Amino acid sequence: MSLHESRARPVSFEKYHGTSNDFLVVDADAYVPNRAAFATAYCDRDEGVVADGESVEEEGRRGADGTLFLALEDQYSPPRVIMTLVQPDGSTAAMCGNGARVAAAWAAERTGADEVMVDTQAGTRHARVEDDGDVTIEMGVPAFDPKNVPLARDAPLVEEDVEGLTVTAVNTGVPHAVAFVDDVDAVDLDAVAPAVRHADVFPEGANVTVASVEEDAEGEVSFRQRTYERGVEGETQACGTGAVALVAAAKQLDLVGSEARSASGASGERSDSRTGTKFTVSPPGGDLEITVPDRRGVATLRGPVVHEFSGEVPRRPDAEQ
Ligand SMILES: N[C@H](CCC[C@H](N)C(=O)O)C(=O)O
Repeated sequence: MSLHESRARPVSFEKYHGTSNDFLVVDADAYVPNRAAFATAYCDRDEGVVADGESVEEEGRRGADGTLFLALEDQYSPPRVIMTLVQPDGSTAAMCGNGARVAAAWAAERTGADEVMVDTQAGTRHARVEDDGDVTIEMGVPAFDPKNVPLARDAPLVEEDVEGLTVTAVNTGVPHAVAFVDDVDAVDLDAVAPAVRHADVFPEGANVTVASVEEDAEGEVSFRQRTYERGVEGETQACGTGAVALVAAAKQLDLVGSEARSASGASGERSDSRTGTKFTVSPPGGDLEITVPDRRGVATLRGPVVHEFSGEVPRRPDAEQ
């Protein structure tokens, strides 16, 4: 095949979602001359890709929350996959929890492995495909220090007013401003989040996550979550880094107690100071399971991954092919 022919051929993509945080997946081997233009065009909610009605029964949502360019390195054991998330605004995010779960499922599907190392710009993350098909990914140690969030000041930002919202700043691979509220549904996120997302205290911007703490009759704590994402510049149906961020912030603010205390309490069976208590976090798109240990060990994120459909698009969005 001539170079000209290879350039003219369309690019194959797979559409996946993790708790309705949805992504186009493109093999990094494919020649995509301008990844930002590709993601901007095909992730667009009005004009982007959509299932053609033949491959899936019902037409799903058009567009996506981002494009994952994935490079598989299957000569290693476990196999590795290098993940680059290009967002609808053309920016690249260092990490994405649900995207990393999708990347691991994609690599596992191709190799038959049930463990995958996902290389992200925030570090290498170990992922495991569980027996029920869920994917668990390690999420590193949440950082509150100003240098790592990052913050444009020398002190951590804990329960302080930023543009009308009381937030705690934490980095879980990407920066989040977490606000605890009584009822996440009562928040007009599109109205309040943009000013926080662009506040001067966040030199690289921030994702804005609102969370509410729920407690059932047995005293078991869970969370509801809504996140306004940088790069999407809108609310997504789920956000993995946000789910970890809110649990880390809840622990920092002592809203859930430490494992040392809860180990003998109601949720004793689910507790361990090295692995951390398992918390269910419910964004609009489904349920995620999060652990954030008090000491040693890293946070984890677990949830389902769904392959929606496959398709082909012109490699240059503005070109007819
Ligand atoms: N949805 C992703 C987060 C993408 C990060 C991005 N919106 C940014 O920080 O720019 C997640 O599941 O963690």
